[in-house]
Order: sequence, then C-alpha cells, then structure tokens
Amino acid sequence: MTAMLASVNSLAEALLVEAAAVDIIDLKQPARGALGALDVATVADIVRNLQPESCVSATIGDLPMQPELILPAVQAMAATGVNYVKIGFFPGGDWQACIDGLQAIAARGVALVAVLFADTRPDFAIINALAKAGFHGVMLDTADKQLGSLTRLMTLDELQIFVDRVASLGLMSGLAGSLRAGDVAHLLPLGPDYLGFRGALCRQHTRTAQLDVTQISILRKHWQALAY
Ligand SMILES: O=C[C@H](O)COP(=O)(O)O
Repeated sequence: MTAMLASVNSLAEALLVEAAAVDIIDLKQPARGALGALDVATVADIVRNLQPESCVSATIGDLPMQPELILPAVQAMAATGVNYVKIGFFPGGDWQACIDGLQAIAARGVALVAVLFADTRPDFAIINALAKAGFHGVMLDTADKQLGSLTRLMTLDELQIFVDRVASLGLMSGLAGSLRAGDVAHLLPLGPDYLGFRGALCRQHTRTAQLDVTQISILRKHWQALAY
C-alpha cells in the first residue's frame, strides 16, 4: 500500500490533514523554498497538538550541504519529536561529509529521510551511501517548482529504478514534486512507499496558498478509484 504525504505549514493545516486521515503529515514552509523549514518552536508546538499516533515529518530548510549547517539543524528538528527529519541534498557542498556526520545522528535513533531532486539529475549511486549511513528513507522531489511534475522530469523507467534501488536496500521510498491527481495512476504501479503533495492540495494549485480540504478529498477519491 502506498501512503499519502501532505505538506502543511501551520497547526491549522496539520489538524486539517490529520482529520482527513492523511498518512504522513509533513511540516514545512513552502514560502521559504522547495524544502523550506518551519521554525523549530512551531514544529514542536504542532507535534504537541497532534494525536500521538500521527506520523509526522519535518524539513530542515534549503540549506547548503555543509556539515556545520546540516548537523545542528537536523539535531534541533529531531528534538521536536517528529518521526522523520527530511534533509534536502542540493547540488554542491560536501555530501559525503554530511552523510558521515548524519550517520552518528541516525545511530542515536533519529529516522532520517534524504531528499534528492529529480531536476538536478542526482546520481542514484548515493542511495547506497545513504543506506550504509543508516538513513531510514530516500525520496525524490523537485527543487524548481516552475518545471512541472516529477513525471515530466524523469521517465517512469527512471523512477522505477529509483524505487527498486531504495527498496532493495530496505529503505522507505517516496515520490513528490508538483504531483497532480493525474500522476497518481502512473506512479502507484511503481510501488513507492508514499507519494507526497503540496501544490495539488492548495487553492488554485499554488503551493504557497492555503491548503484546501476539497482538493484533499478530490485527490483521495481519485486515488481510491484506482484501487491500489
Ligand atoms: O514533500 C512533498 C512536497 O511538499 C511536495 O510539494 P509540491 O507538490 O508542491 O511539489
């Protein structure tokens, strides 16, 4: 079963998607970038106000891949009590030094999810290094939201290779990136652990606008009709 992730930027939105029984409540501030972060205090407050059984992830922001920036941000976000901390692997910086530092954090029981960006054409060989470092999951998203859906940036064959490689290493796989209802039928057969959405759930499909409960139910109904 593929789960549904919805990105939200406030307690009100988080409660809305919790009530809609979305599987993963992803805390981020889209106005601050592809993986824009909410303040740690806001995240902690949202976590405190959700049901303990709700599954919550949070991003650390669009940070350069420098261990001195990434590691403290991950530690601070992990301390809020979220289930998963998502780290965007943007081009440049020192990926290996970050992965080495994150390995120690993962060893302390923090579930880390690496986010690779399809529009930056990441080398999927990095997935092996992430598995070795104890990451919990890897997802593909898009950095430049003007470029359209993930399915326009990678072929379904490429996405299948990604999902299969992540699964073969025992990690959780996720797909996102300006996904719309019409993408769901193409992506579910690939067998990802979850599909992630923000823009599709907002008014006028604008990811920085407010979440719209009607859009959530439209997407849900479409998904259910596919019987996956
Ligand atoms: O983690 C998922 C993202 O928030 C997806 O956002 P998007 O659908 O606006 O690209």
